[in-house]
Amino acid sequence: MSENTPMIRLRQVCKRYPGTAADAVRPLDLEINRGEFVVLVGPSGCGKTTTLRMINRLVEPTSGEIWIDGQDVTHTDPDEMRRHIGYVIQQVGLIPHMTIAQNVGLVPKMLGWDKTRIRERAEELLELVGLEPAKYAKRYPKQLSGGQQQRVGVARALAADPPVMLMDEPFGAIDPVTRDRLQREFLRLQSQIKKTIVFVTHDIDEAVKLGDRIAIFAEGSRLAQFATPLEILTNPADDFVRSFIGEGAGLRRLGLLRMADLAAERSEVTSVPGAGRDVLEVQNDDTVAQALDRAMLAGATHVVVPGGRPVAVQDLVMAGTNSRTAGAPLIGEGVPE
Ligand SMILES: Nc1ncnc2c1ncn2[C@@H]1O[C@H](COP(=O)(O)OP(=O)(O)OP(=O)(O)O)[C@@H](O)[C@H]1O
Repeated sequence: MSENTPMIRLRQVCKRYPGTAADAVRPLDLEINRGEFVVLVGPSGCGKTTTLRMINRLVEPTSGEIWIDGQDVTHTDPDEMRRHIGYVIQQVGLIPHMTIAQNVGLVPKMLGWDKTRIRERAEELLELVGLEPAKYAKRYPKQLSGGQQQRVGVARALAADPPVMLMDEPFGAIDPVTRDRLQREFLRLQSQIKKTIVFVTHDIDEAVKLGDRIAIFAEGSRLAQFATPLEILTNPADDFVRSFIGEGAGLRRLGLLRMADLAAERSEVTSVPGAGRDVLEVQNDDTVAQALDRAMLAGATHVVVPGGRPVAVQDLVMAGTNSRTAGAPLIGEGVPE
């Protein structure tokens, strides 16, 4: 398939559960690109899980079409299809009487791989998710912590190297500190494996941290906005999105914007630093939040990226506002003469 064919395409997909009066998911169109990490987020009951499960046909759509990698899979054999789509859920679902290695090797075994290949793949995957095989391969699920079990769940979903991974609140039941670590580890892992990922959460912070794009669902599975985290935080599509992203939007923007983004948008600012100012050097890759944090720790009044012009700390703060209009510079003032 051409690089431009969406990896997942939902066309007018709709679900009405038997015996219910309303659609759990009403006709929905969604296109997800190859290698993209898309997060479905929204209030409880808005149809996120139903949408996710229609992609691997754990829930059969009432109408509409599902396309994967350019093929209409709406009516293909669902068991066969599921072997090529990784699936990770909150309750992990490891089989208690099987060792960790056997759990990870479940799908390869179903696919008829030989024993040596299954063992090697399980070891490779345990390494990949940060569990030393010599220590963990022969253990049983109950001998692992919740966070470790969740990593095994990810390894198991990756076992047959599926191009698509579906993840339903995988970190939902994990304490906040471990959760933060798993999120960061998972982002690093994704930068290596580049799967097409659809990830369900009801936590907007998790969505902003992980998603290349976020699909915000409102009540009754209305797709309120489907855009990058920065776009959503900068230009919420409507009042529902505005209230869903809540009060921390400005701070979240600072955590997403990079110093390089500011430099690109500051072409109209021409002033230079005055003498004796405390100017702290930061990097283009640093987020504005990181630059601010360092400037405050250092007591600096300005920050500068290599080869760039100094930016006042208050201008960094203003970058969090979403009052930017087309054509206006992101930051109002440069450094006074
Ligand atoms: N098996 C089912 N039979 C009948 N109705 C269902 C079934 N599963 C889900 N629903 C209903 O469909 C709607 C969407 O549910 P779904 O689980 O997809 O929402 P969700 O956004 O994932 O919610 P949550 O964040 O609470 O998990 C809800 O109104 C729910 O009650």
